[in-house]
Amino acid sequence: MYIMIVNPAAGNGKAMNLFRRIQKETLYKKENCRSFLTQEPGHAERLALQVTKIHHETLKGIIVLGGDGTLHEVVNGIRHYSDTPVCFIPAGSGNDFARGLTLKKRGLKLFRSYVRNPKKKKVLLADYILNQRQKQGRRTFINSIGFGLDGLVVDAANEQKYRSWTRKFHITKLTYPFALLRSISKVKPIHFELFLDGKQINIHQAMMVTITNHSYYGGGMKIAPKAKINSKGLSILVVKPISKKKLLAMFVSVFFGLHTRMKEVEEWRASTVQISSEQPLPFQVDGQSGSCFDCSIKKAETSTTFYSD
Ligand SMILES: Nc1ncnc2c1ncn2[C@@H]1O[C@H](COP(=O)(O)OP(=O)(O)OP(=O)(O)O)[C@@H](O)[C@H]1O
Repeated sequence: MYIMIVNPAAGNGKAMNLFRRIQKETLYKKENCRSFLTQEPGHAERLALQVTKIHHETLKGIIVLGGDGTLHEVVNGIRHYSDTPVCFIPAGSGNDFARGLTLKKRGLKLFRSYVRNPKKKKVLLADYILNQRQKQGRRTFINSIGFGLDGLVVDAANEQKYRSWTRKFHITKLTYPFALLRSISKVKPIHFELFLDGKQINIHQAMMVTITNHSYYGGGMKIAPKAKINSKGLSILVVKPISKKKLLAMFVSVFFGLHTRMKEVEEWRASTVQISSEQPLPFQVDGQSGSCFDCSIKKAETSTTFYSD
């Protein structure tokens, strides 16, 4: 049996349209697929936890039909059943994880390929704990966690008014680059202490610090060109204080992965990262924004199983 978790809001209705087509497939009926539609943020996580608890033994996989936000929730919902395979059908606006996982097919073709010819890939994601002193729990991210400008951009991109505007003009693919343009005027360097694998890094100010599991970010930007999803380490990208003009130029070159040639950009590799600050740090994790004082990040020790095509 497959359980399908569908976010009807993902990709401005793209996920829902695809779900209607998948439901008509003979394979869908033959494989005894059962579906659940999410009703609000956080629902995919609760659903994933419930269905794995109940059907853990007989479940061939959880099919996630939505964007990276929905996948983030599902992966966190099944944390304690990490051998449950996840079959991700990207139908969001960014779809960076599908790029990172190097999925070639999309939509119905991907559904058919998962069910007819299941191939599995084990991936080490990363865990993070925000604000350790407040004892917030450990969570997992699929794409990236970033501090500074990164957090401001996602915050701007998620504003309801702005989302409706990008939908109206059919430019949802440009959500992140436009939000970046809006945020650049407000950005100031953040001040922090940074430890990689326990060793303090001698950089205390930056425009942004981003930690990623794979190369892609913000709807296809190649933020960490050398990062590979099957690697045992994390990529850490630090953009040191830089003029707004240069920052803009940097984000044009990000699409080609050429920004790492700039002297203000440093790329590191490590398995653990600790960042802290005396000021609130704006952050984003897999496209959700917030603010924190410290964060501890660690490459996961147990892998998550994904279907691949
Ligand atoms: N019924 C719903 N109505 C509104 N929002 C929902 C609903 N169900 C889930 N959500 C929320 O929608 C948010 C966005 O979903 P998701 O990230 O999957 O799509 P997206 O934003 O279009 O894609 P991407 O993250 O790839 O850009 C998620 O954080 C999720 O919590």
